[in-house]
Amino acid sequence: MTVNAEIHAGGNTWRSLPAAQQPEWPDQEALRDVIAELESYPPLVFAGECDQLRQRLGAVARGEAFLLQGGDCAEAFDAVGADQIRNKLKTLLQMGAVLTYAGQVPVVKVGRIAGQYSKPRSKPTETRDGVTLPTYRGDSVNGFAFTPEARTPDPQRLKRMYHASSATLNLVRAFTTGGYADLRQVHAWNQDFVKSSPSGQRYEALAREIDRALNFMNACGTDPEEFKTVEFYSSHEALILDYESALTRTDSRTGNLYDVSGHMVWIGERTRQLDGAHIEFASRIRNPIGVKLGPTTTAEDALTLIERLDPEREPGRLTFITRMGAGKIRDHLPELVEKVTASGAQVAWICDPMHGNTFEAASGHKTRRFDDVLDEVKGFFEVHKSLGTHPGGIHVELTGDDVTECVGGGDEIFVDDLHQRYETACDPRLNRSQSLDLAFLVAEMYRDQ
Ligand SMILES: O=C[C@H](O)[C@H](O)COP(=O)(O)O
Ligand SMILES: C=C(OP(=O)(O)O)C(=O)O
Repeated sequence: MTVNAEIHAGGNTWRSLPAAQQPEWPDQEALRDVIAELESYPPLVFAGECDQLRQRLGAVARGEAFLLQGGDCAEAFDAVGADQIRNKLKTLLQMGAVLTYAGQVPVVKVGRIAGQYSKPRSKPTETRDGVTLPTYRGDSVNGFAFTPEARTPDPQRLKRMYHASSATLNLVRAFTTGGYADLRQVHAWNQDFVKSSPSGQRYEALAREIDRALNFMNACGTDPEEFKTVEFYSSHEALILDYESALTRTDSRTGNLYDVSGHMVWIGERTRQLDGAHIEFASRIRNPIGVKLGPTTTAEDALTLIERLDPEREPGRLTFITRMGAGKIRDHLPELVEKVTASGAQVAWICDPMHGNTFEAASGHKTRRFDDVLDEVKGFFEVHKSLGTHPGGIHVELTGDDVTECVGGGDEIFVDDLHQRYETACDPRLNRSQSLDLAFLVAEMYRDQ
């Protein structure tokens, strides 16, 4: 085996370990063909960009910056359109502007975008009217329609995921570097339905202040080029390991392995088994890694994850994304933060206030209360304040569209409204106005900190 072949094999060491939440592909030969084809495709991101994000996350871990990570619960192939992508980006840019200006902190912007096509599920099957079919696992695996054809896992979908991610990333790069993300566009990002909402009006006032600040800096001779582009990174859950490892490549500069399907990947709550395939895979790649930590996580689990994923204790390498639930975070988070801090590791602590706060409304819709989301973030800030550690950021499921999936918010959505525009393929997302509300409230919390 040549050195390179050995290193590449490093991306496949997970294969001998139990891998949770993998689809049961009916045709293994078809899967092998797809993997071989994916292996021949060009990278979606460059290793150097992953390194740059790792440095930015290092600043988050050191308490010098704040991470805003957000996007769809599950991206869908039929939503790879200019409007949807622009709306999501616009929401994140607006939230970023609010957090930077009102929170007075540099914001690292990372989308749950261009690869977030795979979902871990609580149950392997779904039953409707006495008919049982495989559960929907994301567009990368099967279709949402409740038919045997749609629900049968089809490996050709992994190629569609690659192409959908590629098209999305291409447009995101064009938007973020081609003028759309210019800070002078802060008003333009608000020119639609959201403008008339309470958060849209609050945003408009903030945008005017940003304008004045930019004019002042302009008058002082600051180079206006500096505000024309924005750094924006992609991330998704590294769930389907056949896909992730097919897109794992050796960096010609360093000989290290990178998963070039996205800048940052995370391991979910359901797949973070210490002796499982996902952690093994993540331990082999140099991308910045996130791990979701739910309420059952012990301090020992967290310390072992650090040992496995960040043995060099490199700030920015490992991000712990806690998702405890509003009622649990104040009890469960302190011990984790205390013991990890005492170990000398410098991880970034991020709050996902979505996944511990899901419930089913009487109408059958999965939903979340905006107030619970907010309360979990509050608890996160309180814990970090009491321990003198840094609340490093938020990880949210959101969309730029005017959906009715989560209840509450300044432009209140009621339980009875849920059916109106309930469009998610999996979990409920904050809509644009709720996302802006959250950004303003988090900015206040950050400033108070
Ligand atoms: O997004 C997270 C999970 O995939 C989702 O919460 C699982 O939902 P389920 O419990 O309906 O399977
Ligand atoms: C599945 C997800 O979250 P968790 O692993 O925290 O349940 C997710 O973020 O899409």
